[in-house]
Amino acid sequence: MTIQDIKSVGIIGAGQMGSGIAHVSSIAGFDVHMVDVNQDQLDAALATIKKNMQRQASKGKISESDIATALGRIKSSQQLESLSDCDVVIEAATENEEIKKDIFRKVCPLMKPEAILCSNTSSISITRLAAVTSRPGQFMGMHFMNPVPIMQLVELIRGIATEPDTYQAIKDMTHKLGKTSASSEDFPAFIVNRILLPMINEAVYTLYEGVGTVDSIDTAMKLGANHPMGPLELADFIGLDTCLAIMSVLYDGLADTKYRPCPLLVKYVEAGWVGKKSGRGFYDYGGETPVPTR
Ligand SMILES: CC(=O)CC(=O)SCCNC(=O)CCNC(=O)[C@H](O)C(C)(C)COP(=O)(O)OP(=O)(O)OC[C@H]1O[C@@H](n2cnc3c(N)ncnc32)[C@H](O)[C@@H]1OP(=O)(O)O
Ligand SMILES: NC(=O)C1=CN([C@@H]2O[C@H](COP(=O)(O)OP(=O)(O)OC[C@H]3O[C@@H](n4cnc5c(N)ncnc54)[C@H](OP(=O)(O)O)[C@@H]3O)[C@@H](O)[C@H]2O)C=CC1
Repeated sequence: MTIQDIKSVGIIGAGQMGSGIAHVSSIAGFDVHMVDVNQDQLDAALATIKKNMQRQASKGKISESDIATALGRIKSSQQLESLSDCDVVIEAATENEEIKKDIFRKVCPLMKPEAILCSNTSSISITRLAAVTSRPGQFMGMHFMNPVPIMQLVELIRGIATEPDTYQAIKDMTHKLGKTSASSEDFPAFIVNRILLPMINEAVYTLYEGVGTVDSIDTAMKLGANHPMGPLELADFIGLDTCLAIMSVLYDGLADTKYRPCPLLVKYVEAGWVGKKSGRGFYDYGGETPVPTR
């Protein structure tokens, strides 16, 4: 498979990342087949994609006719069978190893033999995920950043068995999407999250130990370190469930106490307060503007 052969892209999981990947893939001219277990999530994803495309149109980055053409390329379904003609399938379901492995076991027999399978996992071993597929040579990590339409980077991760042609095709596809790639070896949480998530976890410890409030921690890092979002705002944006899953992969995979997930992060996830997508995390998103909860 080369970039010339890639016409149709399948996406599994229509959450914030799946919808963003569908957005940029359709704008770049690929046919998109989006699958989720939840029909409401598929409907919400299409609405989000439309809203974000209109946002780009209002800035003059794309035209109204580009939107109509791109939206016309996106099909959605609850059936993995709809991915049978895709040249590349990108899995962007919940950050849970068993959910991902179950998806791969089910989708592999349905895919064309030559098709490439990628995971957008934030942290989980690509080699371990590849081992449950029927195509470890045609499997790799394609890690987009959130929000996908505006973040420039895609981390590319080869598993131990990933073939050079697979890596080259996905690198070329990344560039066709208008993104820049950076290559990471297959270690827990790769590059971006190996560095970013311990900082976010430390911000939660800073809150937990009473060093600062939500507002003072975020203001300190925005104005003191020039971060576009404070670490707690960013944690809510990523999803506290995803943050905890990544910290747990780092903690288990590197066996170092410096990666211990903060108990307050665990408590928020256990409460179902997983951030912006659930309406509450370190901020409450019920009103006009987010309100700090501590
Ligand atoms: C967890 C993982 O595995 C890996 C990860 O992804 S880690 C998370 C990585 N992401 C980050 O760190 C994001 C940090 N935050 C930021 O960079 C900024 O806050 C932000 C770009 C998200 C928003 O910036 P902002 O200045 O507060 O908002 P705003 O002015 O509304 O938006 C900036 C631009 O992005 C666009 N934009 C924002 N969100 C968008 C979206 N979802 N879709 C499309 N465009 C979007 C806006 O239209 C605007 O465009 P222009 O520059 O053309 O005006
Ligand atoms: N959030 C972020 O900033 C980033 C996340 N990622 C990674 O992207 C992936 C998705 O994250 P994100 O979009 O934030 O998560 P979301 O929670 O927003 O979306 C995940 C979606 O996957 C669906 N899903 C769960 N199980 C299945 C299944 N078996 N088949 C199909 N769909 C399924 C969920 O449905 P339901 O809600 O019904 O369970 C949900 O709609 C994760 O691996 C994450 O680590 C990568 C980069 C950045």
